[in-house]
Amino acid sequence: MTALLELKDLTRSYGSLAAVDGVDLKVMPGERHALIGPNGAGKSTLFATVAGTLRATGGQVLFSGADVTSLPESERARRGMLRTYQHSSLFLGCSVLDNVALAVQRVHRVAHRFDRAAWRFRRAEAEANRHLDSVGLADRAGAKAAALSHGERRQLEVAMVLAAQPTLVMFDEPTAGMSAAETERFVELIQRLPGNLTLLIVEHDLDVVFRLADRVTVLHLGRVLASGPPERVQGDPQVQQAYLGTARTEDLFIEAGDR
Ligand SMILES: Nc1ncnc2c1ncn2[C@@H]1O[C@H](COP(=O)(O)OP(=O)(O)OP(=O)(O)O)[C@@H](O)[C@H]1O
Repeated sequence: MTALLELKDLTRSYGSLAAVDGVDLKVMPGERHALIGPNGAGKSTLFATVAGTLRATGGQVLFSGADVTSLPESERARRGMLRTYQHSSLFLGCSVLDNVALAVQRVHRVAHRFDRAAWRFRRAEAEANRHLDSVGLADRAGAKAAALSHGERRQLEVAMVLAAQPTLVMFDEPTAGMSAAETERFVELIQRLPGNLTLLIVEHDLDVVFRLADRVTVLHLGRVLASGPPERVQGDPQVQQAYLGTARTEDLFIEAGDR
């Protein structure tokens, strides 16, 4: 099977520092792939380079077999590579429904350019309601986005990403700043997403990682230290060594291991 996302010798340097240093990685269709590593390992830089927010300084990003390395983020998104942001990108003054309907219309403007506006709007609303339902926000459709809690805003962002009809969704620390209850709701939401959707998740909460991911890649000093099923990665002595002395050692080897 062809990988949906393949990174070949991907590098992103800042001057003499290679924040991402020759990364090879394959993400297969439908995979839930988590990217972890100690602080400064290069996770955010790798994520942004894959999404097209940052340009690679070497190597390649292949999506569905096509080289997208030199394409801007907007063109990668048009091809089905969608990312979320740590900072909210909502229209806070608009209703929850309108936020999603606008995201739906962005796709339809291209696909159905010649439809009548009123018909297009009704169709966008119907689709938006379906996406809100799938992220558990159907009963908040009429509320202003500004009135949503932090966790609900992240749910709304997922609905907006789904509206763009992605094949790959890249989550940037999705549960950062969430309460335990919000995190739980969010994990359940991700687990309910269609199985054919491929996910790449950068996440600090290792409990979330080990619940969601079927493959985990550990970065250290810009390089891939280990990559494989969660239980194998957890037991890797090199990974243990890399985390040693960081605040997250316990998370990785006690909490996650106890489940
Ligand atoms: N704009 C920049 N200019 C120079 N160096 C940078 C820049 N952004 C990141 N770096 C450096 O690149 C390395 C990787 O940083 P990055 O933020 O990608 O790591 P990370 O794994 O996401 O860390 P964290 O878990 O703390 O968010 C670090 O040494 C960092 O200091």
